Amino acid sequence: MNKVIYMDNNATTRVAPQVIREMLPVLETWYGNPSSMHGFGGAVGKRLDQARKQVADLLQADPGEIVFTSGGTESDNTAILAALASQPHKRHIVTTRVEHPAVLSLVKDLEERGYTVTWLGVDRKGHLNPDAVRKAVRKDTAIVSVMAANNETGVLFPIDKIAAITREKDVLLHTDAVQIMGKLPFSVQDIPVDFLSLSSHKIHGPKGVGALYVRKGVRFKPFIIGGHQEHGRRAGTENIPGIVGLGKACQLAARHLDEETIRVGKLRDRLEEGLLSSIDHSQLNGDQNNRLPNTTSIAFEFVEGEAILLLMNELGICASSGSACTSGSLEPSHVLRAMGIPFTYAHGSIRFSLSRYTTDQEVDTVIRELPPIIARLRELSPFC
Ligand SMILES: Cc1ncc(COP(=O)(O)O)c(C=O)c1O
Ligand code: FES
Repeated sequence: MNKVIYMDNNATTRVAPQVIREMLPVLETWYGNPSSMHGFGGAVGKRLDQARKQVADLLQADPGEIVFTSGGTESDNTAILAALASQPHKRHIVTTRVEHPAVLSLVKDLEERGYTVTWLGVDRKGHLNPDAVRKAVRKDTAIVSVMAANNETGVLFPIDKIAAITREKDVLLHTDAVQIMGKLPFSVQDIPVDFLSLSSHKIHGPKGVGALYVRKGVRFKPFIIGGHQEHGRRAGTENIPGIVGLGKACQLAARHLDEETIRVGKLRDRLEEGLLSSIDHSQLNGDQNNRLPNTTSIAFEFVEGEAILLLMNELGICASSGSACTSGSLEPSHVLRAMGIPFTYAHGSIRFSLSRYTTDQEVDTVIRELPPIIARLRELSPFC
């Protein structure tokens, strides 16, 4: 494979070499079952405990509040379904129109099955007004589920203000923190959410593993039922190599947090300014001043996102478009639609998401290569 310029880190990230080094011994040598009575299994149990502490430390949580799962999707599903199962008399859900499908599709399905849902919208910059949450919450609201940072635009939601409201109203709050983790600090001490989802493969850990934070004292019903693992909160023999990798990834994320916010933020800004200043009819999607430091979503009018991706792909540049064309629909992204981005812009939107491994040279290459690609496509465009 030729060298790639990887700017699709909100989709997934490179596994950090330190994470791989930590995982190898539990694949090669320490293969015991942590539930076994013998010392060989017990030694693996110690690694599980260590990983739980590493995850808890990143969130300033207690290790007992961490449940390992198969990833962000399972964490999101578990939080919402646990809140509904533990309060069967409450059948109202509050969420937003711009959630990841792991929440959006689940809640749509629950709506079809008879739950009532309040879908909160966002403004043109992608902001959510916390007052809308206050207005939406009712006596029969079982859970408010609002993401901390949007995966397509990087826009941050005011989870602190929303948590103050849900506390006051005594309603459970879940936040999908999959994208904010490792990019900006998030402490459950400062922001009293009840449930929080995170995913290993977005923070330079392996795929197929994640965690759900469940605040101490919050009533919980497991989603996956079977054995007694995870203190009865998630059945199934633990994915030990994955969990050990996630633990190490969390430890590294805490160490790299300042760097990710400052160095990666500067690279992202340079990329964004370089593209917006050299390409006419281009605009930023989302609020420039209130978003993740690694993400930029840029709309190029009169061109198709997929066409841009294909031509960038020929040069080894990996990014993503927010459109759903790949899934067989010609609808542009639900996030950009909720923001009211005009059709001609939404279709030509590209998300670049950087990481601690992104280099200055890579940013230079994209700033150099993209303007001629857009110009070429516009020559062919029937809209232009
Ligand atoms: C905001 C958000 N939530 C949830 C997920 C799903 O996480 P996973 O891929 O670990 O299931 C993602 C990943 O795309 C995401 O960006
Ligand atoms: S981006 Fe492909 S049809 Fe809209």
